[in-house]
Amino acid sequence: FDEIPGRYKVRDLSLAEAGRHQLRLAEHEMPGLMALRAEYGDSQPLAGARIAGSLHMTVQTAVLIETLVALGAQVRWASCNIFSTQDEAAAAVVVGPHGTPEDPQGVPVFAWKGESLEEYWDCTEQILVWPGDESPNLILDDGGDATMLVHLGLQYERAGVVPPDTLPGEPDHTHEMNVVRGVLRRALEADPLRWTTIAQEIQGVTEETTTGVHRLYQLAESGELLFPAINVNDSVTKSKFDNKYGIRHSLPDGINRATDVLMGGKVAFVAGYGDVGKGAAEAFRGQGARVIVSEVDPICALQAAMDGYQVARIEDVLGEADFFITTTGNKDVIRAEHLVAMKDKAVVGNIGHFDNEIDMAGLAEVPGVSRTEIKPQVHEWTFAEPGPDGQPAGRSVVVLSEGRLLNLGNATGHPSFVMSNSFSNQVIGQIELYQDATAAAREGRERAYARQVYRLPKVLDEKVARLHLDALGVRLTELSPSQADYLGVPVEGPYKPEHYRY
Ligand SMILES: NC(=O)c1ccc[n+]([C@@H]2O[C@H](COP(=O)([O-])OP(=O)(O)OC[C@H]3O[C@@H](n4cnc5c(N)ncnc54)[C@H](O)[C@@H]3O)[C@@H](O)[C@H]2O)c1
Ligand SMILES: Nc1nccc2c1ncn2C[C@@H](O)[C@@H](O)C(=O)O
Repeated sequence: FDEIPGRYKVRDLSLAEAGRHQLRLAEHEMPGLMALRAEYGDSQPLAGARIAGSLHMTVQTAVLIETLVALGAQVRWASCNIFSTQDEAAAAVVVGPHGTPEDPQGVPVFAWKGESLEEYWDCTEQILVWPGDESPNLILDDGGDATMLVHLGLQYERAGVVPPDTLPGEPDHTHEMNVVRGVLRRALEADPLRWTTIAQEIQGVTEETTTGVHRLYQLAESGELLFPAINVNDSVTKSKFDNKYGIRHSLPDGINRATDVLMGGKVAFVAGYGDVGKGAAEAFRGQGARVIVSEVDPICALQAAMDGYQVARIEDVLGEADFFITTTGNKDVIRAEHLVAMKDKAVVGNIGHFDNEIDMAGLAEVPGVSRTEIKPQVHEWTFAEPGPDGQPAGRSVVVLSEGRLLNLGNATGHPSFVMSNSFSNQVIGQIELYQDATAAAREGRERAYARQVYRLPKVLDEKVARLHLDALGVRLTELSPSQADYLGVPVEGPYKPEHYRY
């Protein structure tokens, strides 16, 4: 590793030059971010912002980070997944556009591909605990781990409980939650008011993904949300693009890099037909696979059926499907009893945010099971016992990225152009929260944003779309004033009512 405690910890700074070339090419594919740098570069709307970022440390995220810095922010970054860092991107960000590996001039990053859970949570603490007496005043989150750490730390502080003692009714006595408690303990021992201080400084969080947004609404409903939150995921230009078209590109990328198993002519099972499931199913169909979908929601199930997919239960297809992919944001979707009944050499993976969609703990406890590492993030699990329906002893399944999101674990995630849409929403969201906080403080008034979860206004969503049209050669038609009157919309938009579903 290359590390200066408190400043950065990455795999190898000598990768910075290779990373810088990839960042430069990615900028060409991220017109939204580059347009925001041009629009706001002079006014520096994020001057004074101190952003703690917990989001997959990829080449695309590196361009996001350097956009936030170009708008005046100080930033510290960790990945939100132990396998999703691109080490060359992390190195390029630490070195910066004008630094060298010997004299880094960039942004503090604590991330590398293949972190342990202990290392992951240490990195997450590093972005929240700043050197000296500074604290972050914004969080940029993907999945909600950074937001959760602040909330849980404050709960322990307020209860006067120091881990490993646990809060009354504390859930999750998993290994990971015990790791989290270890981080909380160390922070509390160093400063008993650590989490109070951090929570007071933070003016808001922008949340990238469906699962993280789900956790924010739960905090808001229980009245525990400590600061305003912007739901970036549900900007139309994020979830109807990143979640769908991003997956359509990066799921096959992950499967190909991991296994090179032909998809054409095979049977692919996709659990979930939401934004991600739709992209996954289309990707498999594009490769010539026969796709079977499962759903719990009758509307999404009806959509899948009308899109021409068979909709079945996983139990119906265990002996038939060659690929099993979970996309639900739910837990316990593929369980041990499913895995032991699958075809020999079935490929199993998850593209939901967390690794609880496939019961990896249950798999490891199957009597007689053994694990072979084929290559990093590709493991063959062999069953010594015959299966429940006479499946032969010695059969195996191939599990990708240990059940963590495989498009980032076995590949490099979505391409730059689609992430430019998502991250333009992130930058706009960060500016919204920070400008509101600084204006309220300057004018001595209440903030416009309360401790609730908000979505960006449609006019900004449409702005993000506009920033990406030229690159695809789109020539937009203009409404005449009389047409606009006829539709009852402004000539310049917004063009749709809030309830419109795209
Ligand atoms: N890997 C990536 O790059 C990436 C990108 C975007 C989102 N995500 C994550 O993917 C997950 C899904 O995101 P989304 O935006 O599609 O959410 P979504 O809510 O639109 O879709 C999830 C679907 O799964 C269905 N579902 C829930 N439980 C199920 C079960 N047991 N069996 C079958 N279907 C079930 C739901 O009815 C829903 O339609 C989230 O965890 C999100 O954070 C990952
Ligand atoms: N290249 C990339 N860089 C950063 C993050 C990336 C990504 N590809 C997918 N995600 C995850 C996003 O889709 C995130 O928006 C999510 O919803 O999980």
